[in-house]
Amino acid sequence: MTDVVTIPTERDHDRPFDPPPDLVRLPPINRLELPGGHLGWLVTTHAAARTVLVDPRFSTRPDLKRPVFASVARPGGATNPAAPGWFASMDAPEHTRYRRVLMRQFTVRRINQLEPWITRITDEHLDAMADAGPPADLVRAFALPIPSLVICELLGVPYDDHEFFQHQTSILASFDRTQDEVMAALGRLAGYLRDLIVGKRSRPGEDLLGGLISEGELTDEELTNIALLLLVAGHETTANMLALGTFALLRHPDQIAALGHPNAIEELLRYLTIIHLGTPNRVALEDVELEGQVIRKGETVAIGLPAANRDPRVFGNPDVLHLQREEARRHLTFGGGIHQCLGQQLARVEMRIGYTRLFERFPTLRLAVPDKEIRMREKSAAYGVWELPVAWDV
Ligand code: HEM
Repeated sequence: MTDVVTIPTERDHDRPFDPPPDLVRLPPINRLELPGGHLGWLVTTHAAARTVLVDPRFSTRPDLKRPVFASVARPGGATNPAAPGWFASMDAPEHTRYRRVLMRQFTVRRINQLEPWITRITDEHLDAMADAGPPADLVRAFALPIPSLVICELLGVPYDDHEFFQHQTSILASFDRTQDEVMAALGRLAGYLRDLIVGKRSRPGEDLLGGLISEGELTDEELTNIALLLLVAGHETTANMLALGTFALLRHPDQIAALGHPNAIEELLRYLTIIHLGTPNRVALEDVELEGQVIRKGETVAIGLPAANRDPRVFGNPDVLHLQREEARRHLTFGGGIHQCLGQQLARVEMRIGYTRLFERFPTLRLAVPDKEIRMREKSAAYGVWELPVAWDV
């Protein structure tokens, strides 16, 4: 194994749901060229990906890691220690402290309480789409507003400001922006959230930020960065899943009837693996042997999640979308270990309600343009579509 690779990003445009072919062809472990001429590693198997995610000898600290891409969105920049509250970039025990506080607010009960409201706003958006008549852009009419409304309701952020923060989060998620552009968007969002939090201190309210304020443990700076992290992490991800998942279901119409199967959402998450470009990634805190190679202390490891989720050793016929797939729950789309996605249950509820209500309301839903005209979001932290023009019988 001598070749040095860059993370393959080029997809086969005839197979928009499949990972870049060069990524799945790579050996389990590869020498990876990083910005600045540094060398790291890229792993592609399910077993290696899982090890890097769950083994505490791998850290997420940005001051130890080499950036995998030039522009990385996080307060403090790509190479400084994590800003207070930005727990996604912290190891235990710092991470544990924040995660515990969050878990007290991000409860199953709170998500269950939101469920009827999510169903109502989903139906309202689908009614509005029906009233306007075909064709419609499913991204604007449905996939983008629902997660945005949900995260606003959860946090207690006014939805009236959604255009502002949707624009900022899309800059943060984009991989072809400069580090300066990314940091400027982050600064604008942080300023907005800090004002909101300071305003909430006198009347915290029932929402998640209100709950965190009432607990009295966190400073304004910590609360701002936590709100920022949730807004960024919970916004682009679910929106892309809703739109890309609908596209995939329209391309596999035989699967729509199986949407009620308990593994259906898991299989869509596995098959589409929207977190795709070398994230998550970690740095070795000591020498670690992996797939027959020694990763030296201080070396950065990028995880090829789309390849891991198509690993034939774990998923039989991995390139087939099969909503009743038994082993679908073994996917790594929400990561693993201590950083496993905090919002996964909420995202699942949004997707379950979203896909089922959509296909119940529009049983004749179809693409309004040929597949080839659908522009894919390739250079973005979350893979998806920019627009999804759809039509239906009226
Ligand atoms: C389908 C939708 C989603 C996908 C595919 C997704 C994926 C991920 C992944 C892969 C990670 C782990 C990153 C790592 O290990 O470095 C993660 C972490 C995280 N996600 Fe999600 N996510 C989704 C939705 C959400 C939502 C809706 C929220 C919030 C409301 C959210 C909040 C977070 C947070 C806060 C973390 C950091 C957790 C930690 O470091 O302890 N995510 N997500």
